[in-house]
Amino acid sequence: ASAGTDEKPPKFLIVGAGAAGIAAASKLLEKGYTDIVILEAQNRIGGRVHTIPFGANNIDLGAQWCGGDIGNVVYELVKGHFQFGDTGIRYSNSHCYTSDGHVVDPKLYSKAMNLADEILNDYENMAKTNKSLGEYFQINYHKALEDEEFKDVDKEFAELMTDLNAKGMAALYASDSWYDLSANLIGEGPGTQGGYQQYTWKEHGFKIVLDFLMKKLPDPSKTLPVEEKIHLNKEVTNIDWTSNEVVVTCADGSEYRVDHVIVTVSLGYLKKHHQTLFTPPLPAKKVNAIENTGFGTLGKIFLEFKEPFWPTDVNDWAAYSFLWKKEDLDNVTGTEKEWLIDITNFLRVDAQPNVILAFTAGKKIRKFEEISDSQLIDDCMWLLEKFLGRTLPRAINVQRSHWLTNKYFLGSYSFGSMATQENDVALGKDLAETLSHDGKPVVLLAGEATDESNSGYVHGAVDSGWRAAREILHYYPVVSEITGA
Ligand SMILES: Cc1cc2nc3c(=O)[nH]c(=O)nc-3n(C[C@H](O)[C@H](O)[C@H](O)COP(=O)(O)OP(=O)(O)OC[C@H]3O[C@@H](n4cnc5c(N)ncnc54)[C@H](O)[C@@H]3O)c2cc1C
Repeated sequence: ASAGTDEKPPKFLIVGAGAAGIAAASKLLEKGYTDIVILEAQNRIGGRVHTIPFGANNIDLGAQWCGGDIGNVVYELVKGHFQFGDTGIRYSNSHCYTSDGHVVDPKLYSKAMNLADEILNDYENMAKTNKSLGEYFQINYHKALEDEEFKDVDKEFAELMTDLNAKGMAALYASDSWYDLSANLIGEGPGTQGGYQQYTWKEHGFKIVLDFLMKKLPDPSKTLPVEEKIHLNKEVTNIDWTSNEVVVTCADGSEYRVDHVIVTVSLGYLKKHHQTLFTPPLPAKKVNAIENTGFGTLGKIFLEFKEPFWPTDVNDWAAYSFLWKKEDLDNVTGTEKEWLIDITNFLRVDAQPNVILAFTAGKKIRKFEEISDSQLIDDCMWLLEKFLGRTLPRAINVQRSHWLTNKYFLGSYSFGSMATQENDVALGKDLAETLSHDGKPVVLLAGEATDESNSGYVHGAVDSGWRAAREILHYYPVVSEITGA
């Protein structure tokens, strides 16, 4: 593999077989490097890409949407080889209810949401503020509502809409609260250039992207031997980069001696374990980035019904939105059902005629991950019936995510928090900086949180894996020249 040199081919080790790990391995294999080991702690590949059979086809407990068609390497990878689906969610086909079982005037709902969108998509303005997203939104929302055009939006409704947007944004950015989100970093960040956000992987689920990365698709004869390099159920417990040769130790006592290590574990895992995972400890700048980059949890619940109780034409229905009235909020607070407060929507799922999906985020997510399946169905049915104001058939099946309580993730994805801003972390960049010995890159962090422009997304993770692989390839100029790496 070390074309043009007499030296032994370099040995690579990749920690984690999620999108970033698989992308890094694919790039190295593509360039002719074969001495690669990928260690994965769990009994499956994919990481936060986790597609499972459910309902009519598959569902995604982790990443689900392609995440935009602009500046998206995943979109570029499959473009022309894959016909995307589309969830088709618009305000015009969303039905909004209040907790006393009344439907909100659709025109009023659309108007209020369009105004909210205008404020939340004004990235230029956001990039200029030092406030949290919550504060930024409230200032601008209240200011805009004073306009004659919005005189039909009464004060109580405006408050309910603010609460809906607060929860929606917390879920979108996987933070406990929108007061943790830095409007500035969002304004300068990835969401500003993503393009159309609703492309789906239809019945295949997101795991089909792993097949494209490994080149099983579109032409199976070109498959890269990534999977044969993966060792499952191998938890890495220490990466010793004291010398030129990196020593990687696993929980089962096995040891690997390699030239280059690419670490793709989640930021949640790094926050908890970085002190013991690395010997010597990571430099202060990286520790600052690990500690002060945001990492929260988005939870997903899929409910399957015998048949839909919602309108089946996408033009008529794609989502329910729920507004909690103050008295209902007070009644549920402090009870077993309190976790339901953080559910903002139920959505249509592409290629799943009998399934709806809800998101939840926030501090009560642990409870959501821990209750039994039957309790989960009971609670969701109670919520749906309360808001829709009618009796509904009980769901026959449920699946939910466990990203916070799964010890190999400890959350869902990263975001630019107020702490990130206040502690001068260069989002993604500080984490990505290579650890070298005499110019030799020995340890590289990859994974979504290390991507400068698309952190939080699968395409950010893929980009980060390719970036780490490229960085090492540049260290071997002879091969680079021959293969054009
Ligand atoms: C609920 C949810 C919804 C999302 N929705 C979208 C979406 O719609 N679109 C989108 O683009 N992105 C979405 N994302 C984000 C996307 O899933 C992630 O950004 C991306 O998959 C992260 O990939 P990664 O390779 O960086 O990390 P991971 O997928 O976490 O891979 C890291 C791997 O390392 C393993 N590991 C951890 N510790 C160890 C250890 N000690 N030793 C060995 N292995 C270890 C883990 O098991 C894991 O397999 C979503 C994520 C979640 C959780």
